[in-house]
Amino acid sequence: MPSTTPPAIRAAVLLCNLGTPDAPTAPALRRYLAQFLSDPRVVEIPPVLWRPILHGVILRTRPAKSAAKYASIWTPEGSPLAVWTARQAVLLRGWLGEAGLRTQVRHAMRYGQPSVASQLDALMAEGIERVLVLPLYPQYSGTTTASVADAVYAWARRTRRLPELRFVNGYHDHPSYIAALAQSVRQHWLREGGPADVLVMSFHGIPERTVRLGDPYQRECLATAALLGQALGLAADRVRVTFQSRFGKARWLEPYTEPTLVALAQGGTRRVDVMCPGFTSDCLETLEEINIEVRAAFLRAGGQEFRYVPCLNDSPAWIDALGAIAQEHLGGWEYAPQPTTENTAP
Ligand SMILES: C=CC1=C(C)c2cc3[nH]c(cc4nc(cc5[nH]c(cc1n2)c(C)c5CCC(=O)O)C(CCC(=O)O)=C4C)c(C)c3C=C
Ligand SMILES: [Fe+2]
Ligand SMILES: [Fe+2]
Repeated sequence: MPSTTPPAIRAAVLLCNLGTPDAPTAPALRRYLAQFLSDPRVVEIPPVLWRPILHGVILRTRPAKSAAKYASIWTPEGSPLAVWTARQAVLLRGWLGEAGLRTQVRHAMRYGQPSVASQLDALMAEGIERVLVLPLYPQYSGTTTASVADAVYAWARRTRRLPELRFVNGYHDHPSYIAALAQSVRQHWLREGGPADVLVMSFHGIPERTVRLGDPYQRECLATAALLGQALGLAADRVRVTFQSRFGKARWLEPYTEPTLVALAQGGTRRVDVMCPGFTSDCLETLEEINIEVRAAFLRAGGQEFRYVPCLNDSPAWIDALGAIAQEHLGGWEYAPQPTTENTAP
């Protein structure tokens, strides 16, 4: 009698996102921001100078202000970033299963919960031997992508029996990611009755100095924007690429999002479509900063219609893209059940 038991699942995808506070409260924000802003990948200031500023100033004032912002976008299920990321992991597992790849999928957060270490421990307990780390950042940056790798390596340093590891560094120009973005804009245009005067693509900023030191992030954001503009058939004067979420006093990547939208309104642009292609899930930075604060600034400056395009979230085209990207990197690892004369015999 041939055996029909499928082989055990031995490979996994670990989807990694930034992380988010556990609650929209000042104490939860203080814990989250303390971990996030102590990461030397994120703040490249020598710790002897930075620690007194972080603990003496920022963690005394910012948590309450940020908590109020989080409260304005919190859902009954929790922080949007956490909800979308968990859902993407479930859907990706289903996608890989349907593609015949017997692969576990878990998600982890670089800051907060579930931590990268706890999810790697859980995968080891499940008997996983090979892990593909897939950060949910399409554009590579040392501040985000490399920081995920740091967390994996920190776990590895204190772990006796390691899995085989692979990392996805980015996919800013992957055709399936660009197609998912283009489809989200076309669906938005269908809902809205056509394109606005200008499409603004707002990416999270990073310090200019980080780019000068060799970070490819800005170049990759601009490449994503160019490919998306082409996919949508938009002339260059109908698109603006901007950078948001400046933190601190240093110069960050320009042009900044809010002043650009104010200038557009003042210059007579009445209707804008605004999207955030570098964010794969809606989160504080998209739902509050863009869709509440920047919207208000545009309308105050005389703009008539501010039309926000939701992030990729759980859209089928995005899950297809994640599946295609994972599949390409899983090559040879997936333990797909191979039909053999033994297990296909009647
Ligand atoms: C999409 C890529 C991101 C890059 C690059 C990035 C760099 C970066 N961020 C900060 C500071 C903050 N970012 C904050 C929130 C936040 N950042 C990203 C993504 C990137 N950050 C996301 C998805 C979010 C939202 C998280 C959520 O819970 O919804 C915050 C916290 C919020 C606040 O208090 O305002 C800070 C602070 C720096 C300094 C940086 C690069 C140097
Ligand atoms: Fe950020
Ligand atoms: Fe922000």
